[in-house]
Amino acid sequence: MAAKMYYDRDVSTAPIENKLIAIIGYGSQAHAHAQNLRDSGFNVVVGLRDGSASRAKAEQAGLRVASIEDATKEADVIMLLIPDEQQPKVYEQSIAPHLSAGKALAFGHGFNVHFGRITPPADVDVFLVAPKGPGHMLRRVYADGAGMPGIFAVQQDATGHARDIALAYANGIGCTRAGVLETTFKEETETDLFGEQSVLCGGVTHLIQAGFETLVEAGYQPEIAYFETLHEVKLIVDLIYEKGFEGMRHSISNTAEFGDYVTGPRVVTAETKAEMGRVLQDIQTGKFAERFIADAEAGFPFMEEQRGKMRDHTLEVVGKELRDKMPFINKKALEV
Ligand SMILES: NC(=O)C1=CN([C@@H]2O[C@H](COP(=O)(O)OP(=O)(O)OC[C@H]3O[C@@H](n4cnc5c(N)ncnc54)[C@H](OP(=O)(O)O)[C@@H]3O)[C@@H](O)[C@H]2O)C=CC1
Ligand SMILES: CC(=O)[C@](C)(O)C(=O)O
Ligand SMILES: [Mg+2]
Ligand SMILES: [Mg+2]
Repeated sequence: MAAKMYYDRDVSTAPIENKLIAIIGYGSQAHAHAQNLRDSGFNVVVGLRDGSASRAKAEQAGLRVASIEDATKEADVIMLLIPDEQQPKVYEQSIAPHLSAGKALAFGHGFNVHFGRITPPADVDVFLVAPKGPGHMLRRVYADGAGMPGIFAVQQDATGHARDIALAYANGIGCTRAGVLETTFKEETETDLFGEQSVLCGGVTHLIQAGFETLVEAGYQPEIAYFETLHEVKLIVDLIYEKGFEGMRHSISNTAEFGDYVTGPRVVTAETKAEMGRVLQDIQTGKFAERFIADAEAGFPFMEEQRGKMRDHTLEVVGKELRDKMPFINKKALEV
């Protein structure tokens, strides 16, 4: 293996023992970081805006809550886990004035530092620890005794300890149980945006939707289309996750495997891959980031239009009815 991987046994947690870690926000990533670090034995304070709807939830989980300003003042490590588009303003107003020399400012994604929207002072450490998965799953796998892979990067090492702090942090949230490797803010930002757009979120949802619509428009029952093109995706992907392509193909019929080789390249074509290359270029040049920030600044008109389109889509309506009849599907994971 080319990359140097870090596991629990390779990492000392001493750099964050007896320190205070402020988790700013209590959303998808933040609640998982806060709870995992606390359960790993570290000191955590959650920093929330005035009147935050999340205060009660964090307190119910046994976490101490302070204002973002006070949490920043008190803490040694400040992990900023609010939405990327909100971060620059909150950083300027509530964090930067209270960042003193020797503290560490941390991120879960490199977006704002990489695209120059946040420039921390030279006398603080700046690092990222990016778990490779959704926050609700970060908490779930940790609570199950497992872990989620993660990547870390140091942008600025003012104290000489930034790398050790980042690794200890990755241990605290459970990432070194699964494997952690070193990256840069640029590599993390570009690969993360590419992955979520092309494969994980954009790719998967649009593939499912196209398959579902093809069956329903051809007159097949939506419930069958849902099971076939959405529900079963998890079962097949679980096999890929556990055993790779070959392991998954061992479990499916020869008929399915033959169809996989014949039809896969008809659906995901050379042109699809060429388009992925152009998607990557838009990310690398900052064109995607610009588009995202422009929509955010206008109140997300494009994003809201897309959300509206899917809300009443048969796939979502039928899916909800079917999932409601399957109480074993884990609903707790989404309760923050
Ligand atoms: N979602 C994920 O799984 C992943 C996210 N990341 C990164 O983690 C970071 C956080 O993302 P994510 O967890 O999705 O964020 P969320 O959308 O879940 O964040 C919601 C939290 O941010 C707070 N918040 C929102 N706006 C403001 C504001 N203007 N001022 C103060 N607090 C605010 C909310 O406060 P309140 O409770 O008061 O409403 C809430 O606690 C991002 O950098 C993202 O790229 C990285 C890996 C995966
Ligand atoms: C969950 C995760 O890893 C993502 C897709 O990168 C994100 O939510 O930004
Ligand atoms: Mg992401
Ligand atoms: Mg990601």
